Amino acid sequence: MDIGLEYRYENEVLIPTLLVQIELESKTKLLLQRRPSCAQGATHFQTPHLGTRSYRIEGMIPTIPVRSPLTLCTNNSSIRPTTTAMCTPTHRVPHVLTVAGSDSGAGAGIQADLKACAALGVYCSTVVTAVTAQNTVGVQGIHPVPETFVAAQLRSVLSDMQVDVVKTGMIPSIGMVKILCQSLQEFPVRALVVDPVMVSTSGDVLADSSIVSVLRKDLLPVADIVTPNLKEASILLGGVPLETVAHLRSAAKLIHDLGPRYVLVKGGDLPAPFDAVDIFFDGQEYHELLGPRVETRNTHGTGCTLASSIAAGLAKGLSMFEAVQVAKRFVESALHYSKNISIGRGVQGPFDHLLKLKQNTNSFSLRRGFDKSDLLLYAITDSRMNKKWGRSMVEAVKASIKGGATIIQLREKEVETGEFVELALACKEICHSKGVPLIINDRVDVALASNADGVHVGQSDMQARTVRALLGPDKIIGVSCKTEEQALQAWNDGADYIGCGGVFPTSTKENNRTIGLDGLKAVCLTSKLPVVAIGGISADNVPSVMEIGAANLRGIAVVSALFDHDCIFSETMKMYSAVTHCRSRTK
Ligand SMILES: Nc1ncnc2c1ncn2[C@@H]1O[C@H](COP(=O)(O)OP(=O)(O)O)[C@@H](O)[C@H]1O
Ligand SMILES: Cc1ncc(COP(=O)(O)O)c(N)n1
Ligand SMILES: [Mg+2]
Repeated sequence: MDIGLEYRYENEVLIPTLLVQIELESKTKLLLQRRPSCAQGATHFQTPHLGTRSYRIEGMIPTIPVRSPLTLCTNNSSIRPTTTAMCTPTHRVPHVLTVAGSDSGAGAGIQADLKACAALGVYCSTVVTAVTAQNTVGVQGIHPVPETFVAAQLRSVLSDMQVDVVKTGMIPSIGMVKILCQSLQEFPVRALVVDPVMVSTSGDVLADSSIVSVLRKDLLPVADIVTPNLKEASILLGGVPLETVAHLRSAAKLIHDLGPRYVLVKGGDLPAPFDAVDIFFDGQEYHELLGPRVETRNTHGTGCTLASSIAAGLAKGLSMFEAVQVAKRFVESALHYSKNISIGRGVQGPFDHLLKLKQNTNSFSLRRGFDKSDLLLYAITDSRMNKKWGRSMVEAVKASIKGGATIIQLREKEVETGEFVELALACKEICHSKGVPLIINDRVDVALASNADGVHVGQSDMQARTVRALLGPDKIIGVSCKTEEQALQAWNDGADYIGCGGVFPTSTKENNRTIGLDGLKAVCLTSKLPVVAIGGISADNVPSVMEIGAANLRGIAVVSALFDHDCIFSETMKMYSAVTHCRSRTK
């Protein structure tokens, strides 16, 4: 290949990367990689190997994968310029290489990594470091693979396949750690995720203590993230007891001092009454990743799965923190989905990684998950307006979705519970037929009974953390917030979005303090969650709202602007075009 053009997704954007192979007189082949600074015209390479020669690529560098002629020119006769090569761009698939042990029970290790990557849409290649005989009772035997053969597997994969991220699990010998570090020097990858497997969730030792020093000295300093569980963190720190969240925080800091860019200390083994809390530390800030503890025996492989899911997220171009958050939710979802399956007779069973591949029609949000773009035009129903205009709730919901509403919130304050559930079921049917999520206002019981996609709570309603524990990780939870503190609390409680307002005075909701555009902007700039603005919003003032200059303001929530009119369809259309027009301008 003289000139190649590869395409890689980064943050959902396709980036072309030029690969140029130059053959020197000494027959050595040089492979240069470069992101063209522009989509067309020449781009230059400096080749440090040969001093300050430069090479010019001429021709149109396509920003989407198409065939295109490019010519490599050079002003130096000693390098044979290649002929014009037709570029056959390849579409890269995000790729994780797992370097780990095989688990005969297939709940953890290599098998867990393969399943997690498959579920998350990432290709996963494998280097087997050991074969273990294990099941739901524990580990009955470990057979390390000869170190030279681990080296051979590493070379086979890294020399041929474009690996984005390497994830390590069980590495049973010091020699293997050194071989891995050498391989990564010869074949650099974008990121290294180290799950320092020494003691499994089941409590079995998977690597003896002799390996600790080489992990600390050789592997951790080159790791982008290290993900010890409680026992492993304790071993890495010389055996200090770790029993509380505060202990996890100090352990994260001390492990970060050993060299990894990020640390995630996993709290799956925290004693009750702690939730499954993990501490993420980036060298400056601590983040508590909260999640309700799923009451299940099926937790075999949670650590492996978390680490390979993080690797998958990085391979897809997510930031480290985004990858960790998505991975945490994925493990939680899988545990929740699998909590009652029964495989094996031991104390710790495997869980089902492939839940997302099973089109579970009952749970829209499980299948698709929360998408913050759902917040673009948030329609909140109002029975009084339906009565005033002589229409049913079902008719109102149908018309608003037809007009462009992207999410529906059923808000009922007077209706009986049984009738509310019936109404929710009818509206859910309409919403799901159009791929629109249905949120229930305040009433968690109604949301559970109708298996709606989520709940929106106010400050005086049930706390989001409790709602999360009741609904599980796959439902959408929104919280009304007026202040920055409330927005941070919502994030800490595991909410998915916040509704912020009232932005303008409104008659729809009694004694509702107006916070204005400044109040909205202050909350948006603090919030770690996507925001939807609410309160007195109409087609006329949409631009002033959407253009406050906050990237995480994802849309507007409206009631009377849609429902206090004779024709909901046309009013919704009007709002939809107003908000999409602003959204396109502020992107
Ligand atoms: N019962 C559980 N409910 C919810 N999350 C859990 C549970 N057990 C473990 N986790 C989560 O699974 C991930 C792996 O943690 P842990 O099981 O402690 O690691 P390891 O499997 O390496 O021992 C963490 O995000 C942890 O919070
Ligand atoms: C081969 C192998 N690798 C890793 C683990 C850790 O399992 P867990 O993620 O449950 O701690 C395991 N049990 N077996
Ligand atoms: Mg575990």
